[in-house]
Formats: sequence, structure tokens, C-alpha cells
Amino acid sequence: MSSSRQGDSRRGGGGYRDRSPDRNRPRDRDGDRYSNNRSGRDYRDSRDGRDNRDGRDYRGGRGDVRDDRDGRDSFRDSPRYSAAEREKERSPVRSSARADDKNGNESMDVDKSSAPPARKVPISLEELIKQKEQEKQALEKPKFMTKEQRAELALERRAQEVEALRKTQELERQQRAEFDSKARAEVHDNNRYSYDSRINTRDRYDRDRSARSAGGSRKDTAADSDLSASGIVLGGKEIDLVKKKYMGIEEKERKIRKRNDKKFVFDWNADDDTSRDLNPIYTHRHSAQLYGRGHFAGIDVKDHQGRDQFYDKLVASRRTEAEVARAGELGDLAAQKERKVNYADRHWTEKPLDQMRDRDWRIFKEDFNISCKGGSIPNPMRRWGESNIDPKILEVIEKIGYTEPTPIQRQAIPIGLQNRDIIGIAETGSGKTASFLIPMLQFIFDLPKLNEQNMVHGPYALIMAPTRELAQQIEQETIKFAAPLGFNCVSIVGGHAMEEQSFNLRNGAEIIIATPGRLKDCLDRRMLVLNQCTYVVMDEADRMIDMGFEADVNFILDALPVSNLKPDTDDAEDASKMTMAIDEDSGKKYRQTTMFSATMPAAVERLAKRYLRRPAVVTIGTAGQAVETVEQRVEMVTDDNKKKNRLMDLLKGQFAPPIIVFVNQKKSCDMLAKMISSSGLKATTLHGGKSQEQRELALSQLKNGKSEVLVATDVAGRGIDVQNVSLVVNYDMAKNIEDYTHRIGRTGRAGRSGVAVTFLSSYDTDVYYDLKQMLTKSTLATVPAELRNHEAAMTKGGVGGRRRGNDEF
Ligand SMILES: Nc1ncnc2c1ncn2[C@@H]1O[C@H](COP(=O)(O)OP(=O)(O)OP(=O)(O)O)[C@@H](O)[C@H]1O
Repeated sequence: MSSSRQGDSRRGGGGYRDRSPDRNRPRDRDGDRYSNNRSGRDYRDSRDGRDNRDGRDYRGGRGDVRDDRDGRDSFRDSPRYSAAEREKERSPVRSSARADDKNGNESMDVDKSSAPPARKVPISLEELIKQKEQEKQALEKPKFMTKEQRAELALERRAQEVEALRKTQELERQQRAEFDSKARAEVHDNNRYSYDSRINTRDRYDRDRSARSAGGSRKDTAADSDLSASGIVLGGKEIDLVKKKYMGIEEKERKIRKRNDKKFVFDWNADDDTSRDLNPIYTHRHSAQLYGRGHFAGIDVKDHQGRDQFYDKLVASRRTEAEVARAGELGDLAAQKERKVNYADRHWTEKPLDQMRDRDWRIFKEDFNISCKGGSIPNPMRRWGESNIDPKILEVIEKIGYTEPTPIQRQAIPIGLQNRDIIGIAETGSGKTASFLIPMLQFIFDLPKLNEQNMVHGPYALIMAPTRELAQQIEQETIKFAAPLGFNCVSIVGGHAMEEQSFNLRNGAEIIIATPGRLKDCLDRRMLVLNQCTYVVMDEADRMIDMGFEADVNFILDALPVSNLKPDTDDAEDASKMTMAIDEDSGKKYRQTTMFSATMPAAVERLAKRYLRRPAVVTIGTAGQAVETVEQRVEMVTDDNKKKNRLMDLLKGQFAPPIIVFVNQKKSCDMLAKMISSSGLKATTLHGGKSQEQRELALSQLKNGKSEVLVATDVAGRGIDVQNVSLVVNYDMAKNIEDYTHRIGRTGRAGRSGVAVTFLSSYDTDVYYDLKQMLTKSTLATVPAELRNHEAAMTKGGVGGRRRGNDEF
């Protein structure tokens, strides 16, 4: 036996022959077979004397060697294969014994010390046992496996599992089929086609069909057929329950109620109604049946009343006296409570002031369309007499004939009396002038009387207006109130000589009404100082900015004393702090600044932010909305001649004078006035090209009826209050919607009705959108089809109106 074999690789080395010098040495004692097989395997010697320990066939030469894959034998033959190595191989002493794993890899050394003797001497029994022991230990040691080997092993194991499962399923299927055929045979034998079975069959059919139509999975159908196969027949609801239990509850889609849905939608489905399942009487819903008069739903009402009385009597007869008394008491209490509730819920008009609750004040504000913004806003005023206005002022109000306050007056006056800054927005002709005049008069009332000493410090109050006419009109209105109270008021407007105005100021004036341009001139020339001016009103503030007066307004407001400026804190909303005098001796108060207009575009905010402190914003109705008492008509007339003819038709028609016609150009004013005059109507003009005298004359003629038609530019568009104007014609459409609102507001004032006719042309596309919106909002207007469908009316066009200088009109 040759012991030169070292592992698998060398084992079958291609044509490897034992080159050992022991090659010809007797192999063992019994010839060429070594029977003392250590591993129990057949260790036959190969022809070339090598032993075959792993039982493989090594008998063949090169051609018989099957497991030489790495060609190491050739390496061995190579010169690099050192002599020492060869010697080692040839050595009869096996330096190490290697145990091969089943893949033929050399895995571990067995034991170097247990190397057999060089001579072929059979090992002792002890050695053999020891060796065997070692081999056993080696086998028990954990073996390293490559990834591929592990994967192979796993696949093998999986294949076995699958096979086992397949076998079990096959067995089950066979059993089921057997059971099925048996059951069918039984049913067939009995030949029973009872009603139930038919129903069940139909149920099954329906179930299958619904499962198929609902795209139900094959699994469901299979499950059903399994159940049917097992003889258990389930109804639709039972199947649903089973599904719900094992497949989870089906989430029902929640019905979302849309805001504008008129119909009340319950938050449950009709299918959820289980009353039918609980009680069969619900299957057929009963509908009300009426059997003539006195009967309802098949019941005789009279009969029932009679029965009720019978039962009442019965119950009464059984009551004790104490019970009857108690019932009476309870009845009285209930009636008392009801009376109390009814009394508390009376309309605000029936209640005294001290019984007004928050709810009543809310109703009150809703009744007058009052909305407010800002902190600590006082309740509105219901009647003049209920306010904190000085009785003397109330007397004047009564004399003037203002029996009831207008909505803006109801809310703005109480705020003004608290010395709060206000932004008041209310429709044209709604009495805004009195809204700021009355608190202003009250404010001045609490200040020291103007005398020789203090009149040099200037007025107590200042009212600014964009146009001369408006300033003069406010002056007239103020005089109505102030004169009986002994207050002086002077207007400072352009068009009049400075000297004249200076003369008017000689006796001092508590109130100055001015246009910003002229007032600035006066301040520049030191004709006037504003050292004690603490009450400022900006009427039509938006118009002042629009006319380019912002810088002048800023100049004037900056000329006011700063020592009495309100703090920009919550104190500015505290009535008790704002009404008290800052200086006890002089009686000086905090400065109060107010703004009023029918329109309040964003540009005004700049001014408000700079000069107003925590203002209360009072809005009546919707800001910028035209007065509801005016019927707005729009006519699409582009041709100039047609316009003229249409105007004449209107003027000669049903409308009684005074009538105001608005145009955009001064020259159109004169031209139209001539045309109107030639037709026999008395017409005057009002525009910026006229002298102040002519302007005032034209306005006064219209007011006193000497003139029937006033043809004017936007100079007369704002604030001008002419009584009973029946018609306003926009011969040219205003350049922006704010001007349009103010123009048409010359009619339908103080609750009266009026008509506004506007000629619209293709040059006015910039305002189409806003005009359409305004007409749509009004209940007294119709939008002509040409405007409604015009492209320019679909989206907002140009921004605002043109910025015009004072002298443009
Ligand atoms: N409480 C009242 N009762 C009756 N008439 C009133 C009352 N208050 C004001 N008026 C009258 O209503 C008319 C319009 O008032 P005012 O000019 O103050 O309105 P306005 O809101 O300032 O209008 P505009 O926005 O056009 O300037 C005036 O003739 C005025 O005398």
C-alpha cells in the first residue's frame, strides 16, 4: 500500500504514478490487500501501488482519473515542483492524515503525531481505536459550507416540502371528491326536489352570478362551491357576515353633504335600515290615508278628542286636592315663564334701553345693515334722545328736522362721542355730514369758549373736502348746526380772494372747512395756524387722494400739534381715557381724526395708517355699493348723434327737474348746455373752467329751481346735495366705478328714489367689468346683453381711474 496519497487533488493526478522509492517495496504482509481498513472502507491498492481510501476507482491510469479538475499533477511534473516536495510525497511516512469531506475537499488534519511508522506494520488496536475516535470527532465538528452548497441544500429541502404538501392536497382532493360523489348519489337516490332545495340552488346560482359580475375573485367562488359541496348552503347576508368576519369590515363611502344641497341628506344608507329584518310589519310601509273632514290617517279626530276628555276626567277625579293645587301652581309657573321669555324676546323697538341685550343689539345692527371693525365699539344709537349728545345739540337736531338718525349716524355718532378715530363708509346721501358734525360739535362744546386770547391759535376743528362746492355745502350744513350753538365756521376754498377769507377769520372760527390746496396756501402765508386744532375730518378722502391732494393733506396734518396725538396702544380704544382732558387747565383733548366716504379704495389706507390711531371702521351695507334707491339703467350708445337724441328724449320725458347730466370734458359741458337750452329747457353748467362765481351761481340756480338741468363734470360728482334730483344722466361714462357711484348718488338721496341713465360706449371697456358687477348686485338694475356678454366685462380691466389734476374739470 502506498501512503503517498495526499488529498483529493493529488489522488488522481493525471497519470500520476507513484514515484516513491518504496514503490517496489512489499505492500503489506498479505500481499497487495490491506485488510486492516481504518475507515471501514475498501482500501484496495491500485495497480501502481496507491491505496484507494475513499473507495473511488483509481485503477485506471490517466484516463481513469475522473476527478482531476485542477491539473495539479502536471504542476507536480513541472520543474517548479521542488525535489523536496517530491521527496515528501515519496516518503513512506505520512506526515498528515487528511479527512476528505464528501465533496472531496481536504477539510482537516487528523493528527500528525499519529502518523504510521515508515514501515508497513499493521497499527495496533489501540491506535486504531484512537484513530477512529479522532475521525469521529472530526466528523462531529461543524463543517464549513459554501454559499452555493447552502443554496443547493435549501432547494432540496424546499422541494421535499412541496412534494409533501402536494401529496396531502392530492389526498384531501380525493377524499372530497369521494364525499361529493357519495352525497350526489344520495340526493339522486332520494330524488327530493323540495322547495327549499330549489331556493338553495337558486341562491347558489345567484351568489355565483353576483360574485362573477362583481368581479369577485375566483377564490370567493371556489369558497362558495366548497361550501355547497359540503352541503352547507348560505344566504347572501350570511355570506356577507362570513366575509365581514374573515376579510375585514367593508368601509362604506361617507356621503359628503354639499353646502348648497337643499335636500336634507341623512348620514346613513337606506340599506342600513334593519327594521324590516326585525319585524315583518315594516316590509310594507303604511301611507297616510285621509277619510274626509275630521279624519286624519284613518282616525276620527273628534272621536279621539272625546276619548282624551274622558281620560282627563278620569285622571282628575282620581287626584287629591293637594295634587290639583300643585298642578295649578305648576301651570301658573309655566305660563309665567313663557310670558317672561316672550317679554325678553320682544323686538328692540319695544324695549327700554336698559333692557337691551347683546342679542337685541345684534338684531338692531342687522336691521340697519351696520357692520363694525375695531375693538371696544360702543352700541349704536337707537334714538337721538338715548345718546350722550348735549341737549342743546339735540334741540338743534330737532329744529333741523332730523327726527330719526340715519344708519351711519346711529353707529358713527356714539363712536365719535367717545373721541375715537373713525373710518365711516356709507352710501351717498345717507347723512354722513351730520355723522361727523354732531360729535365734532359735542367735542368743541367741552372745550373752552373761543375768545380774544385763544382764537389766535386757530380753529378747534378742521374739515377737508376735495371740491370747493362740497366744502361750501358742508359749510352751509355746519352753519345750520353751529350757529344756534354760537360757534363760528369759515370755509377756505379756491376761487375766492385770500383777503376775503382772511377777513372772515378776523373774529376767529371754531370750525374751518377747506379744500386742501387753498388751506395749504393759507398755512404757508401764515394767514392761519392750527395750534389748537384737535378734531380733523377728511370728507371724501379717497377723492382728495385721487385728485392729487395727498401731499397737501399730509402737509396740513403735519402742521397740527403733536402734543395731543393719541397713543398707538389699546388706550386709543379706551373711551374713558380718550374722553378725558390731557391738560386740566387748558382742557386740551386728544386729537380725533375721522374719514368719511361712500367709497374707500385701498389708496386711502395709506393715509389712514399714517394719521388715524386704532380707528373704528363703520360700514353701512357694502362698501362702494351704489345707493339702493337709485334705479340704474345702462344703454349702449356709441354714436354721438344718437346720444344727443336720446338725451333730449330723456330730458323731455317723464323726469321732473332738477336733472344732472355728467360729461367728462369741459367743452362738452358747454356744448350740451347750449343744445339743451335751445330745446327750451333751462340749463346751466358746472366745471373747472368756470369762475367760482359762475360755479356757485349754477349750483344755486339748480337748487332754487331757476335752472332745470345742470350739465357738469365730476366737480359736481361728489357730495353735492341738491334736493329731489329725479334723474342723473351719465352722458359720458365715468372713468372709474367710484366716480360712477358718486355721480348716480346725486339722485335717490336721503331715502328718496331716483333714476340714473348711463350711455355706454366701446371707449369705456375699462369699467365694463366693475359696472357689470355693480348692476348685478343692484336689485333695481338690469344688465344689458351687450354688456353682460362683452369680453371686457368678463375680467377685471384697467386699474382704478385716471389720476386727474384739480384743474382738469
Ligand atoms: N337724520 C336725518 N334725517 C333726515 N335727513 C337727513 C338726516 N341726516 C342727513 N339728512 C339729509 O340727507 C341729505 C344727505 O345728507 P349728506 O349730504 O350728509 O349725505 P352724504 O352721505 O354726505 O352724501 P354724499 O356721499 O353724497 O356726500 C341731506 O340733505 C341731509 O340734510
